[in-house]
Amino acid sequence: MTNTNIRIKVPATSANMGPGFDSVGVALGLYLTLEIVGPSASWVIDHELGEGIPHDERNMVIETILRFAPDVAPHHLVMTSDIPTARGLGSSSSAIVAGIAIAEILSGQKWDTATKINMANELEGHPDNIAPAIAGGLVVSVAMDESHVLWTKAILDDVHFIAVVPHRELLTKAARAVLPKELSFTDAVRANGIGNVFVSKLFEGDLAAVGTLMEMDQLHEPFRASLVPELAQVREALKNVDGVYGTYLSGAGPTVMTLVHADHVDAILTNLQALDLDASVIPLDFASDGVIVEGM
Ligand SMILES: Nc1ncnc2c1ncn2[C@@H]1O[C@H](COP(=O)(O)OP(=O)(O)OP(=O)(O)O)[C@@H](O)[C@H]1O
Ligand SMILES: N[C@@H](CCO)C(=O)O
Repeated sequence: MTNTNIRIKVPATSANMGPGFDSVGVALGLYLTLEIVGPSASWVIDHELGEGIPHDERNMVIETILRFAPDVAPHHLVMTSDIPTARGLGSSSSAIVAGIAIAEILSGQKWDTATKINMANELEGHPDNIAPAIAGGLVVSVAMDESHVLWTKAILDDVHFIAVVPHRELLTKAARAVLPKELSFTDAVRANGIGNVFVSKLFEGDLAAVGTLMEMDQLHEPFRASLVPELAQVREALKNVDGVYGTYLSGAGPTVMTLVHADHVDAILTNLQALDLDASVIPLDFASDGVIVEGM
């Protein structure tokens, strides 16, 4: 069997960051890796990610390849991932972004970052995971229409993230089903103000203010709180702990994410482990780079 030695690495992403619902996301140092082994009689993807994830053309990675490069010949792929699925760490976006990267390689086309974000948004529907998975860093974005995303990237210095990842899945579809269809005008104005100042403070680097506003979301956390009791438990445990900026529901949950100062990671980890939740506690680096292709 041939092996092209081409590897695609896509970072995990944490979306929303509190009040940035469907708009703010950050790339983190945890990766989905795809290896292109070589041509094959039919599309096949080896992985040990669980029975629910197909090994053939029904796999999201291959579906994405065929959506954007329908004429490429079938290939054999190998997939490994440190990103847990359906936990609010952007696993589905990582699969889509890997598929676009492979489509680009196998079809010989060249797409710039903005084009790839537009393409991925067509499949994902909201850009807050796919934009940082492609561009890296922290990305603020909005879909102008299905295939046109406006976005801005920023780098955060001296920060770390700590994820409390419950040992259960929560599909985005289920977590979106509990959101209201409408919001009062007064509530929308308030949410808009909080979101605007949150983003401006992110870009200013005022992380104390970012942390405060991070815990004032009005758009999704109040409605999802009952699905993820760990959010309130982590907030309570980390109240007044040195080096903690703020805690939010990562993506659609159930992961609860805390933004911390890089110098205080160990002490905060100890606090979270003492909670003894049915969850993994994982420190994560801010990833300045998005999807990477190695071996070309
Ligand atoms: N590596 C993968 N290959 C193929 N399909 C995947 C892969 N990773 C995730 N998926 C699909 O995506 C689904 C999870 O997507 P979902 O949007 O519910 O959660 P998430 O992307 O992990 O979290 P969030 O969007 O809240 O950050 C899985 O159930 C599976 O169908
Ligand atoms: N912004 C999305 C992220 C998950 O795909 C949500 O919270 O539903």
